[in-house]
Amino acid sequence: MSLSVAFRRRFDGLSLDVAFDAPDGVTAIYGPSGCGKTSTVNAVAGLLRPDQGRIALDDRVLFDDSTDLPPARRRIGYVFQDARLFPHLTVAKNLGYGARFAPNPPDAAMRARVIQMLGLDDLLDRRPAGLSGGERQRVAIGRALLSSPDLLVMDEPLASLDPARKAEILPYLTRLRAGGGPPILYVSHAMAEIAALADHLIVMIEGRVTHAGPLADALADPDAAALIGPAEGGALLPAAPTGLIEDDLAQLDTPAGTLWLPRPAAHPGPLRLRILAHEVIVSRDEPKAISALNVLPARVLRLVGGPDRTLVQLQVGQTQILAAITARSARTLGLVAGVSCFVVIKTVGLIQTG
Ligand SMILES: Nc1ncnc2c1ncn2[C@@H]1O[C@H](COP(=O)(O)OP(=O)(O)OP(=O)(O)O)[C@@H](O)[C@H]1O
Repeated sequence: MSLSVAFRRRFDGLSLDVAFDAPDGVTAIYGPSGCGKTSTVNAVAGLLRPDQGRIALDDRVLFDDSTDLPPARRRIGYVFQDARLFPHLTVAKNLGYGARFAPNPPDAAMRARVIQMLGLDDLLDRRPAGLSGGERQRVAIGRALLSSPDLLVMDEPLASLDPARKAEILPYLTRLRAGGGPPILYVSHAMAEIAALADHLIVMIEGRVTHAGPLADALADPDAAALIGPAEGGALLPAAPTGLIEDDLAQLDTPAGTLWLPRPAAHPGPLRLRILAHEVIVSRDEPKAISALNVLPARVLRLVGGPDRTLVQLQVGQTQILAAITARSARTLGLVAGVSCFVVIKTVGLIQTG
C-alpha cells in the first residue's frame, strides 16, 4: 500500500504546497512548529480540504478535482496527540467503536492480537479517566487499528506524555511497526522518536517538503542533516548480535563493521544503532592505545562546512557515517574527499526495533 500526496492550500499566514509519496512502513513527517505537518495529515485524513491536488492510497483516490471522500470513508485510522477516548465507555467499548467503521470488521482473532500487542488485557473493563496518559494512547492506537485502516495517521502521539510514559509506549509502537500492519504516517518533531520508529523521512519547512527519502540515508547525508539540524545527523544502522559476549560487551555485526557495545537486553528482536555525528572522532592514523572500543577504517566522501562545525561524510564499511568536527580539525587533519582515515565511535544508542 502506498500513499501519494500532492496538494495546495492557502491560509492567511502560510501557503501549503505539499507533494510526497509514502511507501509501506513508517513515514515520519518532521519539521519546525507551524510548518504544516498537522495540516498535511489532516488533508490526507479528510479533516482539511485542499484548494487543489490529488491524494490517493494505491489506486483509490481520496481527493482530486472530482472526489472528496468524507473521513469515515477514507479507511484511515487517526491517533491524535491526546487520546480522545469516549469518557463514558469502557476500554473494551472504546475499542469496539473503532470496529464499527471498519469496511471488513476485525474478527475475534484480530481483536485478540491487537489487545495482546498493545498490552490492553488488564484494562478492558476500565474507563479512560482511570488510565495513565500512556495507557490511554495505547487504547487510542488499538481503536484506530481495529477500524482495519489502509493507513494509520499518528500526529505527535507521544508529545503529551512525560519521558517515562514515552519510554513505556515506544516498544508498543516498534512492535506495531514490526508486525506488518498498515503503513503509518507519523508526525513528530522529536528525532529520537523518529529514529526508533521510522523507515522514511519527510522534512517540511514553511509549507513545503524540503527532503524526502529513506531515514537512514538522510541522517548520514550532510545536506539533509543540515536541514534536520546537524546535531541530529550521524547514522542509523541495522545491527545483529553475533552471539559473542566478552566482559559484558556484545559483539554486533553492522554494515559499518563489527562493533562492541554494552550487552543489549536478552530480547532477540532486531536492533538499530543510532550514532550521532558529534560522537564520532576522525583520526588520520590508526589510534592504538585508546579507551574507545569501536575504531573502524573509513574514507572521506565529502565535507560540508557550517559556521561552527564541519560535517564530514565518511564511507565506513558498506555504509556512510557523518562526523561533526570543527573546521580547524578538518584543516589540520587535511581531510578532503578520498582521504583514508579512521573513525572512533564514542557512544552508540541502541534501539530495539521489534
Ligand atoms: N484552519 C486554519 N485556518 C487558518 N490557518 C491555519 C489553519 N490551519 C492551519 N493554519 C496555519 O497553518 C500553519 C501550520 O499549522 P500546522 O498545525 O499544520 O503546523 P504544524 O507543523 O503541525 O505545527 P505544530 O508542530 O506546532 O503542531 C499554522 O501556523 C497556521 O498559520
